[in-house]
Amino acid sequence: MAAADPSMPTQVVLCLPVLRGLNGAQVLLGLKRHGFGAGRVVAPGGKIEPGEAPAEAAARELREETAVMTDSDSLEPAARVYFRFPYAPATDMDCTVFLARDFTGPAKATDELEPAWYPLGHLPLERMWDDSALWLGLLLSGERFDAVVVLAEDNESVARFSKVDWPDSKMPSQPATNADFPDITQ
Ligand SMILES: Nc1[nH]c(=O)nc2c1ncn2[C@H]1C[C@H](O)[C@@H](COP(=O)(O)OP(=O)(O)OP(=O)(O)O)O1
Repeated sequence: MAAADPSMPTQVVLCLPVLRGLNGAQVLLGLKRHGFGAGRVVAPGGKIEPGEAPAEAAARELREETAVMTDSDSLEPAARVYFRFPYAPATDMDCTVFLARDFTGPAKATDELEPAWYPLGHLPLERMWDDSALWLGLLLSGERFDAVVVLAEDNESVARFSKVDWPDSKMPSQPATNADFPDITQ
């Protein structure tokens, strides 16, 4: 496997376990303890390793960060979010977001994340990335889309957000993960 091209956006994943209970649906998020976005509440996730499929990376990151186990084949691709940091271009990321409806094990705190379940109507948006307010609720309400988030000079607030609903997505750069989306685009 060739080494990643440093001029290309980093390929990352997020994995959102969703639980349907008597009191409605909840989603597993967590306080990030280290690394990029530390101090924010985020979805479990991280970088795709060389040779790894996006869904495999999502299942691995979920396990490593929360101890929750899921089969990568059961994950539902739900969105691609292209994070662009014009004032820190080395930080650009192409992110594939998966929903996990089939998983086992209680969520446990790890060195990476302090996980907690949140009702869908009560996401801790004030403690998350600003852009989460623009795309996370849509995704959890059932929309499937590609979106571009352009960060402002502070690399935190949102300068621009645009969403393209599937199946008419015509993203400027086609990610290597297209093959993961056949069901949704039909
Ligand atoms: N604007 C943004 N909004 C958001 O909701 N998530 C973002 C984001 N920009 C980046 N992310 C997410 C995507 C990705 O899952 C994560 C960064 O990847 P990592 O967790 O792998 O970073 P780390 O610096 O912790 O990496 P390691 O050194 O591998 O631990 O941040």
